[in-house]
Amino acid sequence: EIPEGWEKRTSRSTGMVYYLNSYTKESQWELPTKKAEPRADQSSELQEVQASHLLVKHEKSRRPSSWREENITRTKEEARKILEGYIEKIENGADFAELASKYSDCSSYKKGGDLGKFKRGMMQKPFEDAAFALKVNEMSGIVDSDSGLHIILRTK
Ligand SMILES: N=C(N)NCCC[C@H](NC(=O)[C@@H]1CCC/C1=C/[C@H](COP(=O)(O)O)NC=O)C(N)=O
Repeated sequence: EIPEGWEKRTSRSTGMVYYLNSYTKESQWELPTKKAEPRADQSSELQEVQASHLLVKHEKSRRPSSWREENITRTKEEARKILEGYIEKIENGADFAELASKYSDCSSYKKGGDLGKFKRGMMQKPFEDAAFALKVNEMSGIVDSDSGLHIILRTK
């Protein structure tokens, strides 16, 4: 029995089952042990957040090009592996802004990934939902938008 708020998914590339937190859009391999909670922040009272992101684009990105690479051809699964590597580095103490400034496929790399303050309705929905579900200084899991795969750090 899957706890409330989680969706059981099958990875298109590996066929492995994983679980998606329907609030934060984070995914995990292991069966969740407790129900997913919407965060208090997710209520309407949180009007605006500030966040940084590290974007890794792939061949199916809406604009498969960036300052780093004219023509991005990596697959979505390769992009996922790359991001998992950055998550590991950050969990081991690497600086989010420094990695974003080196590796993010978004023009916000110039500002360590900072996107400034934004309200609901400005960013693509999956990105917005994940950002508004984070606490300040909390980092998301891998978030999938039409731009590519992201990790998000909420800063305000
Ligand atoms: N307000 C700020 N700072 N800029 C406007 C953002 C517009 C917004 N952008 C996004 O949703 C993507 C995903 C999250 C960040 C973001 C950045 C994209 C990613 O790169 P691209 O797919 O465009 O090549 N680059 C810029 O827009 C949108 N509604 O399309």
